[in-house]
Amino acid sequence: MDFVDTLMSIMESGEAGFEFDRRNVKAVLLDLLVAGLDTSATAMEWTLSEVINHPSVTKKLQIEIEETVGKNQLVDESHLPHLKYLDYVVRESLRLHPVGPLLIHESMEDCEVNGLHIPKKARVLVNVWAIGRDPNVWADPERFWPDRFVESPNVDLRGRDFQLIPFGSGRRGCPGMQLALTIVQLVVAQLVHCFDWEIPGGGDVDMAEEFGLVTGRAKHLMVRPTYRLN
Ligand code: HEM
Repeated sequence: MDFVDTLMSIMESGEAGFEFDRRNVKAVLLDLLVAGLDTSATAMEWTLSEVINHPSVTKKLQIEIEETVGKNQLVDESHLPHLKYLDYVVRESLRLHPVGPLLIHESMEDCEVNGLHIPKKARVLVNVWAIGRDPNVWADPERFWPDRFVESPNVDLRGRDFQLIPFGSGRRGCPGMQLALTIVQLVVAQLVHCFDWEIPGGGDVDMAEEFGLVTGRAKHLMVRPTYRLN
């Protein structure tokens, strides 16, 4: 049973309790593809860009993976819970580069937040990008520094700690978060474990952003891999 089978069986059983036909199944699948592909790929690209720009981070990550996985095999999902530094690297990357920089919500009723009156039906934009770089919350906010989480390992990105909400928070937060974190961590770990990376012609990776609903790199990531496993 995969996800499509599950949706089809709900449709055929009539158990949904609301209208749920083939069009709805297709819409849910399209929703997942639109919400899940570009976001995850962009997060991987930003993370790899930051790692390549910080050779000491690359080294530390490679050592962690070598100690856990070994140089004679690939990383798989079962290794991820043991790769703590990898977790910090991905968290730090999503802090600086939340691929969805603005959360777009609408208030359901009149309310007050921090003394601000928000009328019913107001469009509310939450600037996740700015929160991740707020100097009142983050020491040296512009610096890519995964070790900051050694000091505060419990600052989590799953929506409980409002200084780090790349997946949003609450009931409209990202339902694909666990899948996204697994995929981003796995691909980044694999790329760093299997290859050394260099920038043709030297220098740093250009970190300019192209603003959009999903904010990715302005320029393609052009880097050269060299295989490093036994
Ligand atoms: C690194 C990857 C991803 C990031 C950073 C991300 C981030 C987000 C954010 C910020 C939101 C809006 C939350 C809010 O407004 O409070 C969202 C919504 C959503 N995401 Fe993700 N996402 C990622 C991957 C995925 C994946 C892999 C899937 C599914 C396979 C997915 C499915 C969705 C869906 C369906 C929504 C809409 C939820 C709703 O409106 O109730 N996302 N995501």
